[in-house]
Amino acid sequence: MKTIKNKIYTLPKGTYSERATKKFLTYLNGNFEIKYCNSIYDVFENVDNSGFGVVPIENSIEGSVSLTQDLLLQFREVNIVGELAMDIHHNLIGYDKNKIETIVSHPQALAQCREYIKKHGWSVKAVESTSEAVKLVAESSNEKLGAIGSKDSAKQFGLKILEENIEDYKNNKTRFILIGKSALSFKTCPNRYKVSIVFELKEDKPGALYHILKEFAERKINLTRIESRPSKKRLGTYIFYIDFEDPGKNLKETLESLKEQTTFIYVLGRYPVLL
Ligand SMILES: O=C(O)C(=O)C[C@]1(C(=O)O)C=C[C@@H](O)C=C1
Repeated sequence: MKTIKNKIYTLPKGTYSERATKKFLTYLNGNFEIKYCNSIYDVFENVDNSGFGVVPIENSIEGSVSLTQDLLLQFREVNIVGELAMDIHHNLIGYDKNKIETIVSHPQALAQCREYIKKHGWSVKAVESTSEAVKLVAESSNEKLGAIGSKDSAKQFGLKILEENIEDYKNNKTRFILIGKSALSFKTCPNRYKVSIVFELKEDKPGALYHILKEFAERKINLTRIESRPSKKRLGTYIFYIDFEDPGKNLKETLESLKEQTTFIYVLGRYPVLL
């Protein structure tokens, strides 16, 4: 009998997102086949058709991955179904450190190594993922190029690791989310759940955001993140993303209390936080 495999989309082989995907799989029941996409946008587009996906959402040095934030709103049927954080250690990859003039990588990785790059006076070039950067450097055979990426990607494309742990701050971590349109079954029952919402305030008036936050404070609900993004309608207008610890049976009533003060409010997911 043929076993049915669920598809799980992520960034290319050798990316940190691929490693996060493999870590998610250790928690999941069922059969999965990893499918590789060139960009975060492609992951969302595929998941909007079927299957699941893994994308980065926030980094401890550089903050939000704004594209992921925006796509969670754009693809309204795609929800967050799980989350995990992973240590990120970047490597300088290429031929000869002394000959490098330009560094290629994903914008998040370039930003996490900004000081290091500046110290060496290198110029930068952004590509869709760290493994695409390593591939580009390998295929160019150009000693003036260096890439920032994972050890796996250096191995995959047969390049040397010229220096390890080049991130500007130790303790560099990225949070990844598992996305999908349906629920998943976890091997063990996770004990911590979070909820993510996005909303737009009805009125731009003193205390508008305060009144939203008050609803959480009065119910003793712990917020874990608050972020604003441009509404894209007009300069100076924003939408807000809030993550909070799942209040269990109080969730419905908490969300109800916010409805009156917002033009829209969507739940992006109620999901387990995996270790
Ligand atoms: O390009 C990769 O390797 C990715 O998985 C993307 C990504 C990101 O966008 O944050 C993932 C983790 C690191 O923070 C750097 C890059």
